[in-house]
Parts: sequence; structure tokens; C-alpha cells
Amino acid sequence: MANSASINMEIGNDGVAVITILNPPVNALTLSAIEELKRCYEEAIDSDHVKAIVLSGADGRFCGGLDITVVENVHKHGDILLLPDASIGLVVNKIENGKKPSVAAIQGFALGGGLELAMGCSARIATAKSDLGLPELRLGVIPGCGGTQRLPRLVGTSKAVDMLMSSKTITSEEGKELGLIDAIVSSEELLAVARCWALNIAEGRQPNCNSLQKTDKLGPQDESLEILKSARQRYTVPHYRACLDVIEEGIISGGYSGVLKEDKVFKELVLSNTAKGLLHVFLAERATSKVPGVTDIGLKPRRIEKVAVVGGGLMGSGIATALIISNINVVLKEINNEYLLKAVKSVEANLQGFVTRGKLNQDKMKRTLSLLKGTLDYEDLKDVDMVIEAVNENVSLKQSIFEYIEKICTSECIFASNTSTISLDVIGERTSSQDRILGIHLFSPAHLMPLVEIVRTETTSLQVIVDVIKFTKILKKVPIVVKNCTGFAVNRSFFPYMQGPDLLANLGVNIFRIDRVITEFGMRLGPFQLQDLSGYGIFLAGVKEFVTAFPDRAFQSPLVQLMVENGREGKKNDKGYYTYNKGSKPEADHSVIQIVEESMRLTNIAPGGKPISVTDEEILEMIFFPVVNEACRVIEEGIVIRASDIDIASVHGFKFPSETGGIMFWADAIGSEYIYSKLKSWHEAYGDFFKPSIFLEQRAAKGLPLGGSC
Ligand SMILES: C[C@@H](O)CC(=O)SCCNC(=O)CCNC(=O)[C@H](O)C(C)(C)COP(=O)(O)OP(=O)(O)OC[C@H]1O[C@@H](n2cnc3c(N)ncnc32)[C@H](O)[C@@H]1OP(=O)(O)O
Repeated sequence: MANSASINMEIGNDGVAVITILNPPVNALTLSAIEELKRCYEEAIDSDHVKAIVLSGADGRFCGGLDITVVENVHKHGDILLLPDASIGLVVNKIENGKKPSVAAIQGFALGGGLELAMGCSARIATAKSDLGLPELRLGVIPGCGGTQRLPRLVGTSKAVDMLMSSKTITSEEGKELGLIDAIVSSEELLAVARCWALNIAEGRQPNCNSLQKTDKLGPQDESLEILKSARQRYTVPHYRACLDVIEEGIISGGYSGVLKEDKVFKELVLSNTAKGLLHVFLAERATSKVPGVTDIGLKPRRIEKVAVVGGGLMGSGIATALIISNINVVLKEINNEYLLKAVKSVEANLQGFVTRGKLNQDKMKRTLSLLKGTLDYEDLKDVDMVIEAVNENVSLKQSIFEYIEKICTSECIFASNTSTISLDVIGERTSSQDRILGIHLFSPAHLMPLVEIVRTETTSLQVIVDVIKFTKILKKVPIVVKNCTGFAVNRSFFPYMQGPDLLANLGVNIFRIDRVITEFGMRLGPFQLQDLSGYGIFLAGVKEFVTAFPDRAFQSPLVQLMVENGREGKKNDKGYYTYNKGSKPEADHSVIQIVEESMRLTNIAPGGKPISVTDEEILEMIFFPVVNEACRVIEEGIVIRASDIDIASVHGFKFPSETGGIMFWADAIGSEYIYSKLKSWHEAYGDFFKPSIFLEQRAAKGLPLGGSC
């Protein structure tokens, strides 16, 4: 029997060969695993003792798809010949058209290439609540083992397009309803039922389903083509369009023709910059919770089951929502009944949002809300495992809260602040609990935004850091462990993004052109529309904070103040750089140009008072290179553990286009020398806002990347 590190085959007395994928933690398909699978199939098919085959996964999981290290290796060498021949060589020739039928025994998850192997089988048996999906588009590619052809033939074109375009999984129960799964059984009976099913097919008692030949679920060709045409209007990203084209090829020319086209397109996309960027984000996201000297020394995270949130405003109610939706008991502390009632209503509204989006049903909403207890009395905090303070950014108020909870709570209770601006050392200075104080900086809306900064001080204990990393993962958040500084990692790195656009405006660059360039790059909003929506008060407070902290390189513009003085408060009064009318898109208000010209006169930074001439590319660079530059300082000061944490901060904190791989990965694609040279020239022309950091200068001088892999 062919056995290797990643594939195991056992031939039973019943004549069934059980082939098991064994590659923890997700049974991913390495090159050797794919070759071993082919060998096992050849051996089973040639063996007189084998009547049928069951394909399974070890340790309660089926298969998480192609091992991404295979794709990483292709990126490293730039050689698509390093990709395995799995689609034709394994799925078509061995599994689907092999002389002996295969049945997939699915548990846990079958994703990407994992689900594609299963769809090549004659039938699929699954345990309850297994996750099934083809998330390849999330990685910048398309399925490469026939998924674009077999999925539509098993679940119908419309559902297949939804699954592929969203990269979302379905459960085995939904799969059963759709026809993707043939039976759902308990984990104890999974193998036995799969064996029996395989023998029934081998001996003609059950049909041998070849999904590539199935057409009944596809429906009339014109209907399928119409579904694809409609999807093309919604999905314009190139690899999404390519996926739709491949599906269409199969609908028009047959499944096998579709498989051939899919193989060609998959190999073209694997080497795309988008695939490189999205794979980097996938790996960088998983690297953020690895803290050398903290998470690798054997500390076991302690359970955090009951949490107090002090302050039920926008952030506090959002945090409380994020906690109860993750099945954590919450005590929400407010100072009076009016505020407490308002806070609870905010939590209810947040949960209702989940119901509206189909992520929660009413029963689950009621059960979730039952985890929330409101109180005005600190005594109710005495048995919580953690307190998250989320009151206004008032030092004295925060200090008194920490002083109080130290008296009330247990000696093991973790004290966290959601502060985004105040030093944690200052917040905790009236206590003697510095070892269990840290920041948990969530981004608003806290129940929706995935990013959280875990802010450790010099005295935060390693155990507390390990506890809180685990806690954020339970909340399904992406944690970044950072050190104390103004703005921590995310807001600090991106503070130039708040000032650069104003600086360009004061150099005479049209503000609506700036917004166009930035949105065309892939940001959801241009910086001026973002100012309108986030509110000028928040904008001015943010700028003030960084001007105070980094006066040497801050650019102060009177523009926003002038806007306010001219009765413009952004979305708040529907008049900002744009006008906001109910039911219609924001419209650029060109009358604000005279306010910009007033600001230009006051700052007088435009050479000769005349607008500078720049290309769209230079606008993009003048906006984001200062962000890269500040991020270099964040790295240099050790605020983050690794540069790729800033990539994740940019993608999840500022919606920097994920297909770029994040701000540092994007910068490295451009090159440190080029970035340094541009910043140096702008520094000479326009001042210290563009002054290159030492880290950037040194890396550029040596031709070294700024980020590097995670
Ligand atoms: C042939 C073509 O169709 C192409 C493909 O198949 S492309 C690959 C398609 N598959 C996926 O996109 C699945 C990606 N993985 C996930 O969605 C999740 O990891 C999971 C649902 C499988 C498991 O989630 P969870 O239990 O939360 O665990 P983590 O995400 O934290 O992952 C645990 C570690 O496993 C590593 N890992 C996950 N998927 C893969 C993979 N496909 N190849 C190699 N390694 C994988 C992940 O990086 C984590 O590693 P770490 O060292 O523990 O950080």
C-alpha cells in the first residue's frame, strides 16, 4: 500500500480502498501529496482487491485546497511549470474517469482544490455543518481543478456564480439541498456510509454520477448565459471576469473544454500581481498573531468568558455587540439610566443590522442579547475576566475608572482601554496593576471592522498579551500587537494621508482630481469626500493630535477651518466639498474652489503662488509615499513586530486595496530607491512633510525592500 507523509491508503476486506489526505493543519495539497494521490489511485485501480475508493481527510477535516506554499514557490521562481497537473492528471483521469468509482467522505471543510477533488468523485458524503467553498478568487486566481465546471453542473449556474464571486462557503446542509452533497451523516458513521455508497455504485445499485457530464442543473443555455452577462455587470475586477468567461466556455463548448480553458487561465492568473498581493495578505493576516518571545514560549491563553465594557457610546456599544455576538457575557456600565438605555438600544440596532444582512435570525438575536447586562453599579464588575474602558478621551476620567476597577475586580482581571490617543502608562498611573493593563484599540464600527490593535506597554505581562490575542481571535478579529506611541501603528502610519491631500490642495492641485485619482487607485472614497463623511471635527482633532506629536513634519492647513467658517460641515450639514442630497450621489461642489484659493493664499506654499503641474501618477505618489515614509518610522521604532503587520493595518484599517498586498508590499513593488528619490525632491521643494525617514534612506541606499515577507 502506497503510504507517505501526506497520503495514506488502506484497502479493506470489503474491497474499498480508503485514501486519506494527511497534512496538518488543513490537509492542504502539496506537490508530493498530489503525486501520491495519483499513485494511490493507480494502485487502487490496478488492484484486483479493490472494487471502489473512498477519498477522505485526516483529523476531522477533508482538505483546505492547494497548499499555498506551492503558489508561493511559483511566485518566487516565476515559473508556472512548478504547478502540479492536478486538474487533468488527477481529477479527470484518475478520480472521475478511473475504472473504479470514488466517493468523498467530507468533514470539517472541503475548500478550493479540496472541494474540486470531491466534485470529481461519483458522490459526496459529509458530516453536518461542514464548510464547502471555492475561495480562489479571494487569492487572485480562479479554481484550477475543474471547480468552474463541476460546481455549476452540481448546484446550478446561478448558485455557482454566487459562490465563486463571493468566495463564501456553504454548509453541507445547504449543499445537500442544492445537490452538491448526497448524504449527511454523523462523523462516527461517515467512513462506513461512504464505503457502502462506493460499493453500491461499483456494483450498480446506485448511479455513478460524472458531474462534468451533468447538464440537468445547468438549465437552458440562454438562461445560463444571461446569468453570466448580468454577473459581468456587477463584477469588473479582471480575474472575476476571467472566471465568468471560463464558466461560459464550458456552458457553450462542454465541461471538458471548460476544464482546459480553466487550466490555461488559472496558470495565467497565478503569476499576476493581484495573486501575489492577495496571497501576501492571506499569509500576513495569519502572521500578525505570532509574537516572538510571547506566543512561542508555551504560555496557554486563559479563558475570557465575562467582560465589562465601561462606556456605552458609539465605540462601547459596538464593542459590546462584538462580544455578545461571539457568545461572551457582557456587563455594560454606564453612568445613568438614560445613557444606559441608549447604549442597549445601540447594541440592539447593531444586532438588527446583522439580522437584516441575513447573518443572524431573530431567535439567535434574542439569545445573543440575553448575554448583555446593563448596570450603573461598579459592584457588578467584580467577577469579570476583563474590563474594556471605552469612555471619552479624557485622561482624568480614564484614570479614575482604572483606579476604581482595581479596587472592585479580581487580581487576575485584565484592564484594557480602547483609547486611540492617550498613553496607557498615563491611563494606569493611579493603579499598581501595570502588568495587566494594555490597549485594545478597535476601529469603528467595532462590531464590523476586523482590525484590532493590541497595545502593549513595557510592563504588560506576556500572559495578558497571549490571553488577549486569543480573545481577539474568538471575536474573529485580526489582531496586530503594537507598542505605545501616538496613533499606535494604523493612525500613526496613515496620519500623512490626512494632511497630504490638503497640502496638494494648497499647492493648487484640484481637490476633485485628487479624489478621482485616489478612488481610481482603489480606495473606496477620495480623501476630501472622506473628510466630509468622517466629520470635520474628527478630522481637525486627528490632525491636532499629530501636529502636537510630530510638529517637525506636520503640515497645517487652514482649509478645513475656512470650510467651517463658510458654513460647510461636510455630510453633517450636507454641504462640504460635495453636496449631499437624499437619494442621489454626492456631487462635487465647485464653489468651494474659492475657499481652497483662500487657503492657498494663506499658506503661500505654491511656488510663485501658481498651481503646480503634476500627473495623476504623481498625485498618487505624493499622497501615499508620505504614508510609506511614516510607516518606515513605525517599523524603525519597533512599534510593530513586522512590516507586513502594516500591510494588514492598511488593508483592514484604511481599506487600502488588498490586491496590492498592502501599503508596504505595494511600496516594495515600486522600490525603496524610487520612493526615497521622490520624497527627497519634494522635501527640497515643499518642506519637511516629505522629509525621508532614516529607515527609508538606509534601505534605499542598500537597495533593500521596506517590507519583506512575513
Ligand atoms: C487548485 C486551485 O483550485 C487552487 C486552490 O485550491 S487555492 C487554495 C484554496 N484554499 C483556500 O483558499 C483555503 C485557505 N484557508 C482557509 O480558508 C483557512 O485556513 C481554513 C478555513 C482552511 C482554516 O481556517 P482556520 O481554522 O481559521 O485556520 P487558519 O486560517 O488560521 O489556518 C491555520 C494554518 O493553516 C494554514 N493554511 C490554511 N490554508 C492553507 C492552504 N491552502 N495551504 C497551506 N496552508 C494553509 C494557515 O496559513 C495557517 O498556518 P499557520 O502557520 O498556523 O499560520
